[in-house]
Amino acid sequence: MAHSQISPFLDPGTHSAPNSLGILQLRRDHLIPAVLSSTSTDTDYAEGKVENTRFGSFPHSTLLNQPWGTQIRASVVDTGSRAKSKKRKREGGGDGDTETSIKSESENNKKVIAQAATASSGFAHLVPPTPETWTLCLPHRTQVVYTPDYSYILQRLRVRPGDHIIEAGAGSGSFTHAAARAVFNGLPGQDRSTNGGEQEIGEDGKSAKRRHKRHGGVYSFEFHEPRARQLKAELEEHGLGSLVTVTNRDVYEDGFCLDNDAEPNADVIFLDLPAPWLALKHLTRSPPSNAVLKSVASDDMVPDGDTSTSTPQPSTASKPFRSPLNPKNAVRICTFSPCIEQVIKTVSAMRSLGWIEIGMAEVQAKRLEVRRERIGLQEEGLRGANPNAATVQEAVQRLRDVEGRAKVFHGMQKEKQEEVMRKAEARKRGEKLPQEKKDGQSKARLEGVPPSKHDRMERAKKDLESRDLFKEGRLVHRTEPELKTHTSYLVFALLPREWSKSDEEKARRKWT
Ligand SMILES: C[S@@+](CC[C@H](N)C(=O)[O-])C[C@H]1O[C@@H](n2cnc3c(N)ncnc32)[C@H](O)[C@@H]1O
Repeated sequence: MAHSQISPFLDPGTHSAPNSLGILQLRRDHLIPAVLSSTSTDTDYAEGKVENTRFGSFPHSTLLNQPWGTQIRASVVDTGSRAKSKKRKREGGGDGDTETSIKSESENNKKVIAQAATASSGFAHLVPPTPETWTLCLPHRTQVVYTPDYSYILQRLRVRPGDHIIEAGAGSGSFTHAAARAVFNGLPGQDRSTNGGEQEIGEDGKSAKRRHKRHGGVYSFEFHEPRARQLKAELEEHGLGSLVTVTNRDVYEDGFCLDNDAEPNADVIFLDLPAPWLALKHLTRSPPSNAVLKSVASDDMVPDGDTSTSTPQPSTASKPFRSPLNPKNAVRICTFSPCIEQVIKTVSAMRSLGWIEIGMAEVQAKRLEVRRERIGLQEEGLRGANPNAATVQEAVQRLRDVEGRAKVFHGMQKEKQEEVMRKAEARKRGEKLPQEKKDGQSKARLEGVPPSKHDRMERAKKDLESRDLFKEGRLVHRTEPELKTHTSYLVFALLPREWSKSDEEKARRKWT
């Protein structure tokens, strides 16, 4: 995606656009991401690029330039030509066929994308990409931070547009996308006014000089090289490349300062690491003393929460000290841990390093389903309702009906048996049998008998025509059992800005 184009995560516009991410929503929690392209012939389908799902096939040509939220009907795609083209490729593999294969390749490039025909069934909704939808469909490279957690984390950290966030490890980039949206306040060089209308008042209260707007930024660190590379590519594709700086780095060892001008200058920190306490020594305003360093570097209980990477050991080599924190602001931190042992270790390291207001929270999100519940015998045979008796009266009446019908049935059975025996005896005696009365008697007997199940269901269907189902039933709420998340103990803390002698002096001059 070109840098000049704003990311669909920040401003999706009203319609889906070419070369931009769109999300196909098949069911509430089943989403498929796709970078939409109407012209790509790099596909075996005559219809161009196609998303194949269990609810049908969706050529990109049917997804492009659609208002977000549109219900898109599935298409019949030409799988025949796909098979043929595959066969051609297979056959063209040998040396003798090189010429044919080059020819078919150039023909392929010139291929005109066929118009898609609507299928008789199947549909999906086209929704814009957001951090929330992306979290539900991103390619998982690690465990990810889910929406209930990151929404809580970002609000507790008071993340605002213009803030700088340090994030480690970046993993699959779930938190990264949410953080990028939270800090976004325009891209450098693309603001209507470069100074953002802000003014800085001089110390004497008179001189006022304009300053440049501080743009928000996310500084993501990831130890695993392929994950870092993949995340970088993904962010570029999503138009977030200029907002997020991804660095492949072991933060326990090398900290958070960058070599170029893009210093984090962080206001907010989020650590999702197997041993967050080992990174804390790099998040100070001045170099920690040796005694403190020794106490926080202990890794005697490094947990095996992340088995995909071995936990790097802290280095003892001394480097010139640089702080990645914003010296002008108090800095807020959150660490994400799956077990309480990690929390204990992190909290004690925070205490040693001067963090204050330390606290822990556990997010136990539940999703509530709110619906109308219809219960009663009148619901028999209808969809979306509970057809059991709603009251004792209904239950007793149903029992009476069942017993009443059983009594009549057994009476009729007995009569039939007696009739058969009478006939057999008459035959033995050689008597002439009287003409049979067909069903007349039994029909007469059934009159006044409670209705059968079939009759009741027919009546319920008929009654349905005059019922307002949306208003009926009790309004109830239930917690849904499955919510994508995992145990998360969140430790929050605050590091006040440093108060130097000169600050004290300034304050004295100003206020006395
Ligand atoms: C649970 S994942 C993070 C998931 C991420 N927060 C998300 O929402 O997708 C933890 C990541 O930390 C990385 N990691 C582990 N040790 C690290 C270190 N010393 N420096 C940087 N990253 C590290 C791992 O490679 C892994 O990708």
